[in-house]
Amino acid sequence: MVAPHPSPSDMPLKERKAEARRAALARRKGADPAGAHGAALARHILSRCPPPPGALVAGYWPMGDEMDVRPLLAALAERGNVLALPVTPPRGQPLLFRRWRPGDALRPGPLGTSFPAESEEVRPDWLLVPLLAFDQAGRRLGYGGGYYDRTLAALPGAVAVGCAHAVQEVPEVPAGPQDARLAWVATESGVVKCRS
Ligand SMILES: Nc1nc2c(c(=O)[nH]1)N(C=O)[C@@H](CNc1ccc(C(=O)N[C@@H](CCC(=O)O)C(=O)O)cc1)CN2
Ligand SMILES: Nc1ncnc2c1ncn2[C@@H]1O[C@H](COP(=O)(O)OP(=O)(O)OP(=O)(O)O)[C@@H](O)[C@H]1O
Repeated sequence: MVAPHPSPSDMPLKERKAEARRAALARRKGADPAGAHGAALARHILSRCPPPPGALVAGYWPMGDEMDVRPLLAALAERGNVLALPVTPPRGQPLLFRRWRPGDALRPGPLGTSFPAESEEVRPDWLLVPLLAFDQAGRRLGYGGGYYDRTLAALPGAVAVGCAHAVQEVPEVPAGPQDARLAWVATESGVVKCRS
């Protein structure tokens, strides 16, 4: 007898994530040809789910086809929010965050990341989170380092806002119990409050 073809849900989670990652990278390619999504994302977040005035906001320095959060970071700095960017530690550890102001120097880090050269380490309470794919429940797929999962687990009470192009939405991201959920996902089309 021929074994039935395994359905996706029979595949180990690691393999399902690897496959979802390949598909997501392909779908994200050239998602913002006019470079207009970052400004639209900033408008939506500022009108629908702005961080509280005193919140310390962690952004990220965009790489490749990631959603550009720099217009939002500039607007938040103008509003008086203290900002930070992640520093990537060795695998297995949570991210560190260093204070950053628009215009401050950055240094190249692992995998094309850029991080603040010298500044104080801070604890964010509101985080803009990069991703490869998201779903309406706030599940997120990243590059596979597990960095944001460990980081959000270590920051209970912090608000995680996924930032993505609308084309990065999928019906269901393969996820396990260690995968941290997003509270909101913002795209150039609007924001979604994720089901809890
Ligand atoms: N813009 C942006 N910044 C970000 C993230 C992101 O997704 N986007 N991260 C989201 O998590 C963190 C960095 N994530 C990383 C995920 C994997 C590897 C990685 O696989 N590194 C290889 C070495 C690769 C190389 O140097 O060429 C390794 O550790 O083996 C590195 C960083 C923090 N900063
Ligand atoms: N809170 C955690 N504690 C310990 N290990 C974790 C935790 N979260 C994830 N991991 C481990 O990290 C590895 C990568 O996780 P995963 O594939 O979910 O990464 P990702 O969310 O796509 O990446 P990233 O967050 O860096 O963008 C897995 O082996 C996973 O078991």
